[in-house]
Amino acid sequence: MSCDGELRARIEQSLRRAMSPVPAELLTAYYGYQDIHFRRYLLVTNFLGQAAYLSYALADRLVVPDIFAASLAWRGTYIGLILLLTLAAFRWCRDIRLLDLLLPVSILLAAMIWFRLLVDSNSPHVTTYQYASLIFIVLANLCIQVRFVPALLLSLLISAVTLAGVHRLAAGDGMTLLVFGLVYLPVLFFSLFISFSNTLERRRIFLRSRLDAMTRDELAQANRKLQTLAHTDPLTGTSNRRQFHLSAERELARARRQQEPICLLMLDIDHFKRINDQHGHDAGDRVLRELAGTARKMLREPDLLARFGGEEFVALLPNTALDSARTVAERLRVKLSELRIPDLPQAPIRITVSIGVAPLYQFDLDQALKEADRALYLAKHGGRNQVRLATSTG
Ligand SMILES: Nc1nc2c(ncn2[C@@H]2O[C@H](COP(=O)(O)OP(=O)(O)OP(=O)(O)O)[C@@H](O)[C@H]2O)c(=O)[nH]1
Repeated sequence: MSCDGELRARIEQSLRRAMSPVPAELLTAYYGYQDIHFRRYLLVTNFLGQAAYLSYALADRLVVPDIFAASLAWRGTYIGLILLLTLAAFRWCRDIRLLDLLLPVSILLAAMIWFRLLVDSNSPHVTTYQYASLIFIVLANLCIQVRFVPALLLSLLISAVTLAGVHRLAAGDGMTLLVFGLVYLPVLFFSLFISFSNTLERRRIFLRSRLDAMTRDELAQANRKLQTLAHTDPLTGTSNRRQFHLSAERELARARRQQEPICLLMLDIDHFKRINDQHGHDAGDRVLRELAGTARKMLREPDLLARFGGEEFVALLPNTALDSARTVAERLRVKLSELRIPDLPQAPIRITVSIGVAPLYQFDLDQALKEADRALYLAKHGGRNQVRLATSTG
């Protein structure tokens, strides 16, 4: 199985598992993905959490007025510092796992400060007011997106601070503590469940997106292969007739725009039927491959060689005048006649070719092909193993 295939199998297996763990080799990509999608979200939730914490000073003013001044001072100082920390963290920290935990950590500190303030209050409403601390655990868990386990540990710390604070405020009143605990625990579990579901869903979305991307890549690759197959002759690896037409039309248009000469060679193996008959079809195929390879090497980079069908090839020679095209064709004819294609145990196969040459710039493509074909016919009837120019060129 290919590397991509193995990775795909691991991703699919991971998606089937309850916790959908991200495969180790994708962890960096996973955190990068979460960074792209959640950095801004986490920044906003941090700001909102801080704004909410500061706004609770107004509630302090109404419910616990005796500690309002201290509350305002503590909340203001705390928010000032945590705001700076948040801005610095989101400016410089590249690790989304740390940014994900910034809000729960700041909530832990906020809870400690708030319960410390409440202890100093003599307000009769403190027992009721302490239920507002539920917001700490709710906010800390609802905003977690990336990793559940560290969030769980921080939740337990926040819960410890909250329950210790309530215990201290209850001053030995077991019923107050019990009722708070009964209200608190479902909120804790519910918010933990949301945090767990969010992080699990993030992993699944990431893994599915990787599978989608792999499928898209595979399709694009298959498409490219199909394109190549659709335009290539499978035996010789040269362009096929269809590709030749597409490229030739393009080259012809370019040559006309730039007023450059362009020529066409039509090449046919002489008595190829005999080769097939004497040496077999496989040997005939080998001849076609050798011919294509040799011709390809002899032509220039911009020249286009295509198998037109059977034992017939065409070559398009951009920026080539008729005289030069005739020279190229002649060189090709000689070179191909020197080929020795091994065919053990019999003697090597030798071939000759006939070539018709036509200028393309005087005609459209179909006309030029007809002209080259006519020149090729003349070469065949003139005794084969020769180059002929299209008659209408004079
Ligand atoms: N081995 C092989 N033979 C092919 C292929 N395509 C066409 N041919 C053979 O090429 C031969 C062409 O024969 P003809 O058209 O009679 O031409 P020729 O024998 O080359 O004679 P002239 O062109 O007149 O010199 C036929 O026997 C075809 O079967 C191919 O892909 N592989």
